[in-house]
Amino acid sequence: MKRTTIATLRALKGAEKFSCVTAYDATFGHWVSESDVQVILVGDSLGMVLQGRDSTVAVTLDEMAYHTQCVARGNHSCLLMSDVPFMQAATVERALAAAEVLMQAGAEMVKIEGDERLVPVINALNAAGVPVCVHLGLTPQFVHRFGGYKVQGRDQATRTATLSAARALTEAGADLVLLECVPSDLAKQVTEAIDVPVIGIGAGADTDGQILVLHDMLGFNPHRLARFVKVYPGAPLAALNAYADDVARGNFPAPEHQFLD
Ligand SMILES: Nc1nc(=O)c2c([nH]1)NC[C@@H]1CN(c3ccc(C(=O)N[C@@H](CCC(=O)O)C(=O)O)cc3)CN21
Ligand SMILES: CC(C)C(=O)C(=O)O
Ligand SMILES: [Mg+2]
Repeated sequence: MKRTTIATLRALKGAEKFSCVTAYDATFGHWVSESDVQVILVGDSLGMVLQGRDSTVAVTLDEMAYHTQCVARGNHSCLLMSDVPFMQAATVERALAAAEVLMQAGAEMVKIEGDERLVPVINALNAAGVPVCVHLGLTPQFVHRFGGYKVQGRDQATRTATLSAARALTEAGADLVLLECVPSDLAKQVTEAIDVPVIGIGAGADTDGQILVLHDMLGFNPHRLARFVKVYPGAPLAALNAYADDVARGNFPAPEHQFLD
């Protein structure tokens, strides 16, 4: 049985595309880990998908810890990553405390939304032995600063800042980068510029891995789907394997799932 680690993903960079999905409970943790998908994210998207909110801002650290424990009990093979929720990485001290809670709940890596200003946080987590994924581009916890869920990096200043942040944060010790809703050519540039694996959502076909929200890809989301979503109908295990196969073969994302300019 596969047992995905950061080393596995690093070895895949430049060779084979990998796939990731969210999960929030033990049952889906189990089915994802039975599938060919390599990474599970306990996403703070649970605030929208499970709690019915219109953003992720209200999700608490206690809620993230609870869902991480649930998923960890069902998972037996995927790399398990959990989101640090809103405000919990606003200072180095808070980030260390939040990472302690999530790692002790069963996460093997934490994901933090932000920009280049996260460098001191990444340094401190790295020194403490916490693997980190930095989430750049459209960071949903910043929805009220962005004024909506809008593609980021269409202007030159944001493009330069995103590339610079990816470089500085991996230099500081980030083990993965996740890019959300950026033009495909920017994601390609970032993926080629850094040594660590890059996961994309709405970031085109050239990142090292892809991620989707589980309920979106299974067709369980009753709301308007973002452009980057592809629905895989059918029972969960078959759907997850079809998605993983599509990613591995370069069939997903197709042009209609991307922001090409
Ligand atoms: N169910 C679900 N799926 C997700 O992918 C997701 C969540 N929830 N919650 C947290 C964030 C929010 N996300 C979102 C939400 C909406 C768009 C969206 O509507 N994007 C427009 C882009 C418009 C533009 O600037 O061109 C789109 O058409 O896809 C994108 C990401 C991604 N994440
Ligand atoms: C959309 C993904 C990347 C995420 O952060 C989440 O599900 O919370
Ligand atoms: Mg999230």
